[in-house]
Amino acid sequence: MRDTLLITGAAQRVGLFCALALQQQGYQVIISYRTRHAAVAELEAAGVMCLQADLTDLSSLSSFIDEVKRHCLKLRAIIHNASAWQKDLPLIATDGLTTLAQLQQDATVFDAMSHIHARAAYLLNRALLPLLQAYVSDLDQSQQDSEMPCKMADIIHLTDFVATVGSEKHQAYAASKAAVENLTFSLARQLAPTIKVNAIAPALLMFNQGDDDSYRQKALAKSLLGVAPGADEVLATINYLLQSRYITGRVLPLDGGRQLRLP
Ligand SMILES: NC(=O)C1=CN([C@@H]2O[C@H](COP(=O)(O)OP(=O)(O)OC[C@H]3O[C@@H](n4cnc5c(N)ncnc54)[C@H](OP(=O)(O)O)[C@@H]3O)[C@@H](O)[C@H]2O)C=CC1
Ligand SMILES: Nc1nc2c(c(=O)[nH]1)N=C([C@H](O)[C@@H](O)CO)CN2
Repeated sequence: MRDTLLITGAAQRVGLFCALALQQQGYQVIISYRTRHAAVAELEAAGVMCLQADLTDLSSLSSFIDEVKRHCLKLRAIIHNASAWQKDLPLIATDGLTTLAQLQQDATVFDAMSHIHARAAYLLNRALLPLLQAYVSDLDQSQQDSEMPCKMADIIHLTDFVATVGSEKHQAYAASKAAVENLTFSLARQLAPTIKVNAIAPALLMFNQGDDDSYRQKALAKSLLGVAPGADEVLATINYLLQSRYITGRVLPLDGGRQLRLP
């Protein structure tokens, strides 16, 4: 029987790469997708269970959780990958009163970032915790009889290098990722010793379509290693965390030495 992993937001880019690779490795992968990109058909053909959800809409999230529970009694891991990289709105220089409309517009950005990163993870972890606990308590006979180490489950949050240093143009995004890192610490304390809770904090991994050469050069120059490593780096780190029996409550940086790059 395959162990089941859940990866959110895996219909493109990092999540898609990891979902296909982990399915190929022998896991049964369940993913969430918001937009049915063409890659969803590829995932389904590979045997991945693909469930549609807007993780910031509570009704959609609730239906998604129920659908996961209908298809799966035990979860080996939850990987919170879904994300939106949204810029803050331009500051409006005015000596006049701040209008309600301005506040509402800024609040829309902040709510979007906190809902997809921090609230979705908080709610999914709480709702699906029984499935992680079912996995770790389901010892097969050999484990009951022998000194075999007990089963462990994992929660892995994708955060960001900027969660610790901030971002001038993505302040709401960075703050929401920092909240997820703090959630990592709380859950690691609550769920030890059988469920490990960690975060992966990349800096530049892969560019977006439309990133021009000037942007790409500037972004690459921010780290010591000067590369955009791609999704392989995240897959390797997920596998490292899944096989570990002694890492929890940690944020693993994947940043090419960016923290040492002097301005
Ligand atoms: N790419 C990079 O260089 C870096 C990435 N990271 C982090 O790594 C992870 C993967 O990055 P990347 O692959 O670029 O991510 P993407 O920007 O490609 O987003 C991943 C997925 O999240 C989904 N998503 C967004 N909002 C919602 C929502 N409301 N409900 C459900 N799903 C939603 C998107 O769905 P849809 O397709 O419908 O929009 C998208 O497919 C992210 O957490 C990111 O913050 C951190 C640092 C650098
Ligand atoms: N959800 C996303 N988060 C982030 C992305 C992205 O494309 N989607 N990209 C970055 C950048 O690569 C940044 O690290 C360097 O410009 C950050 N987060």
